[in-house]
Amino acid sequence: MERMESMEPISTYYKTDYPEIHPESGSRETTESQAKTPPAPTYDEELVHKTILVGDSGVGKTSLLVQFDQGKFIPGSFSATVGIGFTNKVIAVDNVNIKLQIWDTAGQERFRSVTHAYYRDAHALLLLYDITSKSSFDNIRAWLTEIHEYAESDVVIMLLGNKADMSSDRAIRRDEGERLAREYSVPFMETSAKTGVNVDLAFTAVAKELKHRAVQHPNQPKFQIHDYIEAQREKSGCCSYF
Ligand SMILES: Nc1nc2c(ncn2[C@@H]2O[C@H](COP(=O)(O)OP(=O)(O)OP(=O)(O)O)[C@@H](O)[C@H]2O)c(=O)[nH]1
Repeated sequence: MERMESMEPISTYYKTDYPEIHPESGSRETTESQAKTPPAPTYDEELVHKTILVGDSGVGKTSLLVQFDQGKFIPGSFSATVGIGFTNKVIAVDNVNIKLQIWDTAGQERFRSVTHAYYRDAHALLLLYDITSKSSFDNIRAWLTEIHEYAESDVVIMLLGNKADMSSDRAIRRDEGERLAREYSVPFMETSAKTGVNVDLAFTAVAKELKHRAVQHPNQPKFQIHDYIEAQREKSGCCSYF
């Protein structure tokens, strides 16, 4: 299995801007409720949302992307990522197709200046640590500092504690991850690129948040990503062994 080492250019259909929202022209005889509530803006399915995986080397960024993209885990198959490469994925959310362009970055320090350059036009960042590695968890604060320095202030950030299947080697309790996420007001979940636990949920939650932001209607309640994640977790009962 080849690992993703590609240095492909950003795809030609990549757009950094959200669509312009044009209120649909309504009939002349506008009812009172229509007058009060402008029609909900539609989502532009041509939008491509740049989503970047970041975190220390070895936390499982490539494995997480391969699990999400191909639904499989190939143990120990990936040598450290060199540079940066992307995979395009389409996720169906609420009957619309959300295009994610997911970038897998190299966690090694020597590639840091390369990856910083990609933060600026990122719409979402998935920040990973390894639940069996205290240093990868301790470095999350430094990663968040870098993100705040180089990324746009409204970038969607999600913290993921990966390798949740390795509970016997756990170095970071789940509540420690939750506490850190609360401190930075970012959503959090534990994932396993090996078993696939929460992998789809992590990307779907990000896609939902991006969609809602793109069509945010002033009169509609804001999408609550935390509540969505909690509800999905309860529904699946996936995480009782954490
Ligand atoms: N048990 C277990 N092993 C994992 C998991 N995710 C990744 N691994 C293993 O951890 C090692 C590192 O995984 P990678 O996906 O290469 O990590 P990375 O973050 O992309 O590393 P860099 O490319 O160096 O930044 C590999 O041996 C994977 O098989 C997981 O969820 N569970």
